[in-house]
Amino acid sequence: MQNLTAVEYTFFSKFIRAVLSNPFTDERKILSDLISKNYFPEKDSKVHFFKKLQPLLNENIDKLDKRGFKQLSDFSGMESRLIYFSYIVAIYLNFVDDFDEFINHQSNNKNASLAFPKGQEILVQLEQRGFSAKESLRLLELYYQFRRAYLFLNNGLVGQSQSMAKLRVELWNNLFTFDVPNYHQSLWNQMEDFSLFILGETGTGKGAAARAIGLSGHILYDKNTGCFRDNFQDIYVEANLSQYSENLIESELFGHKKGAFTGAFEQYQGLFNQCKLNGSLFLDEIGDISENIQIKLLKVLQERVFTPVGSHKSEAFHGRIIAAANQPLQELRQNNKLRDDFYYRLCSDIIEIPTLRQRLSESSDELVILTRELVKRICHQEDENIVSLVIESLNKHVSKDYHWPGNVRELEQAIRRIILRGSYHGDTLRIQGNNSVDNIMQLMADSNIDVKELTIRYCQSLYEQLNTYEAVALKTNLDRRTVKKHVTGE
Ligand SMILES: Nc1ncnc2c1ncn2[C@@H]1O[C@H](COP(=O)(O)OP(=O)(O)OP(=O)(O)O)[C@@H](O)[C@H]1O
Repeated sequence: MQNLTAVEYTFFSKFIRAVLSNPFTDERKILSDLISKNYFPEKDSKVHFFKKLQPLLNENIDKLDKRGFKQLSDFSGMESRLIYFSYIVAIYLNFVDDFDEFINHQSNNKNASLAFPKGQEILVQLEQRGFSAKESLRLLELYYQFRRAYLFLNNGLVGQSQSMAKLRVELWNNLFTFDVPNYHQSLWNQMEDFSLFILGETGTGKGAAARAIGLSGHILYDKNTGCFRDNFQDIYVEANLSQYSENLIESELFGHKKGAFTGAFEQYQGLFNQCKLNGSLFLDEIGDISENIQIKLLKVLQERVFTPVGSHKSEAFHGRIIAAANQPLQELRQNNKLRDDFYYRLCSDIIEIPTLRQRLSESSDELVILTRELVKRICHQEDENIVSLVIESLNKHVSKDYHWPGNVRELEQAIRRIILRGSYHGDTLRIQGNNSVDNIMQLMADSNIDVKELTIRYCQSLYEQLNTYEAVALKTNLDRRTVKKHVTGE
């Protein structure tokens, strides 16, 4: 039984091919351009592809309705697959603005109500089209997750360079896999075992990427109350492991019982406990933890249980681990900073964040795009005058092949410096060899340096020669964390 005309079949096929592709891929762009060219020859690139196509999609579905084909069960074979996805997308598009409003409200207010009034209406529309009550519920949750992921990846990680485009594709796949229908059918609540390991130099945006993933997790909807179960800000927990001392880290991660050790006056909920069902726990600077803690984390990843300090009772962990390190993977593994067994548990997916210099070398627009976004965040509003001031100053004072050792974080501070002082000249400590032995000796000869500054300069000078924090730590007898603090100034 065939209900679609040849023209309709072609339209739905093209549309669904585009819709099912990763929204950040070239494939999506090529297919969207093709459809736009076919159906909208008058080019209007400002209007988003979906918004532009929505009336056309609805028009095609209306025509079918008028011919009496109103439900999934009215179609069969290949047609039913096309109509299945077309209904899903058409209903999604009817409510995109409501999702945006809801997400915006939740972003600005951690205690915002979790009620999503349009939820019931969406469920009714899906069920009217013949989706089961159970599938309708999952689709509503998927809509919400999709929209968050799209917004957080698109707006939270700006940049048009090739490597940023690739990064967004990889992050999207990390959330939904490369095959969304498969994710929707069977994986949506099975993602906890898919750990993610993010690599990249300091300040490249590992935390920003982890956050975008963490805020985009699946959230259940309660039909009876009309509420989503959590605010998305509560399903993401982050911890910088280098900030905890060896004897505190275990209790920070796993919590402790009252009286577990001297000073444990109250029971304490650790980070693993705070991480909710389908949530994510971001463990930053994973290369800085001891072997003992790695073994304990490995156990959680393997057995999905952890034991608070001083307790005999194991507790279940249902979240997903996102780990990050700013040392190159080879260095981490060769120097035994990361045990093999732990690494193999973490490496379901490894994503590398590009350096700022790579991004700048790939796209001449990258600096302006990033500056515009960072100025907006710093000034809490768009300000093209400041953007121009920053770009002019950087073009004048920072050489084209400047290394940007602090990456995006350095650019952020450079912008602040330019707003304050009118110029930024790069990381002068590194550029001008301020830490040369001669320079430091001169400061000592002039009695012009205190011990703290001397230690900092000495660490920086050694780091310029030896290139790793470990090597500097070995030479100075300081621990790696202290060395890193001295070298990066953070
Ligand atoms: N693509 C991007 N678009 C907008 N802002 C970005 C981007 N990448 C990074 N940032 C911003 O740069 C700053 C540094 O990023 P982040 O803290 O995520 O880096 P990191 O790699 O985790 O650093 P570290 O290794 O030192 O922890 C943050 O304010 C982040 O929001």
